[in-house]
Amino acid sequence: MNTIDKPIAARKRIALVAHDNRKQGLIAWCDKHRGVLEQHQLLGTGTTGTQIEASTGMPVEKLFSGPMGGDQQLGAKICQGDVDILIFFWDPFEPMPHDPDVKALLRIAAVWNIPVACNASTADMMIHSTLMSQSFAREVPDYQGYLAARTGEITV
Ligand SMILES: O=C(CO)COP(=O)(O)O
Repeated sequence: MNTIDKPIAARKRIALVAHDNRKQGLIAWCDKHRGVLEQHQLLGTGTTGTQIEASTGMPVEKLFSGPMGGDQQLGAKICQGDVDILIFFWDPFEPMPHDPDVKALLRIAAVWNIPVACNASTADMMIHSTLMSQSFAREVPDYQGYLAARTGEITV
């Protein structure tokens, strides 16, 4: 797969998601890092976003709840370039009815090369990165090239 450069802007769109057993952990993490998070734009799946907003007072754009399609909505936004960072405290101890959606979300985040944190220590390292406050280069799949090659518009 060929890639192109697509920078992530200084003001980032940060997706926040947690399974039920990890929600308190994510809320505590958001509270701890409120000073940085307030400088960015937050979105999240339905229940997670609602609880973070209620608990911290920070505005969070709320998608559908995960089991009702929220993970898939988030995946679509990542494909469209509308999400820059994913912080997803998924539960390693409980199977979920929507496990295929969870896997799909993590896969699409890998495809589009966005930073992903699945636990507090990774999220801590991410939030303390100097790149949080500046634009940085990121390689993404060359979708137009991929499509053109598949539809026979270019020969390789
Ligand atoms: O299930 C989720 C992620 O897979 C999160 O959904 P809620 O934020 O609605 O609980």
